[in-house]
Amino acid sequence: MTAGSTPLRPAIEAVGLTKRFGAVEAVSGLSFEVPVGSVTGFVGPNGSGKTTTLRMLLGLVVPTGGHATVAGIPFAELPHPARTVGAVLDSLSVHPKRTALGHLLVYCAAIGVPDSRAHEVLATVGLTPAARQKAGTYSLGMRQRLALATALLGDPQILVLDEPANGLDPEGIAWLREFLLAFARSGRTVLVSSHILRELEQTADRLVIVNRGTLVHQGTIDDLRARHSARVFVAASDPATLALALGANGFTDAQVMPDGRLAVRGVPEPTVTGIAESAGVRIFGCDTEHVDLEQVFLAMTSGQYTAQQYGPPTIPPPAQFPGGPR
Ligand SMILES: Nc1ncnc2c1ncn2[C@@H]1O[C@H](COP(=O)(O)OP(=O)(O)OP(=O)(O)O)[C@@H](O)[C@H]1O
Repeated sequence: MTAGSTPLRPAIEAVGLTKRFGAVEAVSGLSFEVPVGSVTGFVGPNGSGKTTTLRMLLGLVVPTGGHATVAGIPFAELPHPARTVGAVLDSLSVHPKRTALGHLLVYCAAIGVPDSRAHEVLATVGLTPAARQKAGTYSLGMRQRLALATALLGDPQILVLDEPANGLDPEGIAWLREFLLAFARSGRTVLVSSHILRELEQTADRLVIVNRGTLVHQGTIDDLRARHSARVFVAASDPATLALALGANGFTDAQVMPDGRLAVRGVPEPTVTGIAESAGVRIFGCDTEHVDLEQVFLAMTSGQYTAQQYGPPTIPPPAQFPGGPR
């Protein structure tokens, strides 16, 4: 931002969003922002309120409390909703006898864009060769691409996608990742949900993590990594002197492990060895812990629909077949 300029409004903003279905509070006072130009991952376990939240953002579910804006205004007040936001929420409902092109032409008429857009979006999602094929013959991956093509018809600034990788093969997932990154690079914005953080790790630059309808974390993926920074395990000739030397350099998170190694957090390996050398401490070995963001996410959201709640699955041994081994 340059001095004196106004900060860019978020592409999407949720403020205290709450939704109750009878006794169930699906979403509880949820506030988050989706900055313009970002791919923001909306992550939470099954049943954590992701779909309900996305539906509230898009005016499909009326909040019990709070409010949301898309491109700075409530969805219901957008003058050209299809030109502002495209969404893929449910599996696409398209008549199996209708061709992909026929389906898109109906939507072109409905949202008031020229028929040429149907051809453009088919090309964008790589479905031109199958344009005149009946949708009923499409594979799941092709149906997902058609759903995305439908969302793109209005050339929207913002895309909202609910678990778009569900049912896609690895090639489809790689294609989707490249597409979303290119969409954001063009200055547009993506909000994409998943219950698997790893699915979004290479796509999203920001994360909104929810659990039981409430916010657990929002920020960049790098923030999350930094907050759970890896430890370096050092086998040293004098761990206590090394700990003191690290402390003198401002690195105070060091602990001697039961195996005698020093565990140091927030300091890269070369810095640790450099400080050890200056302090006259010999290093016999250094290992950097691998931080798995999926594990961090599971720890943040544990307790909901997890194995912990139900205990490990029990599977009875197979029945003996007549004539089988005794
Ligand atoms: N129309 C509804 N009526 C009653 N309860 C609902 C309704 N929609 C959602 N819920 C409940 O609200 C909670 C959140 O559901 P939601 O579908 O928003 O979660 P989610 O994070 O999208 O889950 P998933 O990843 O399984 O799709 C769940 O307990 C669900 O059963």
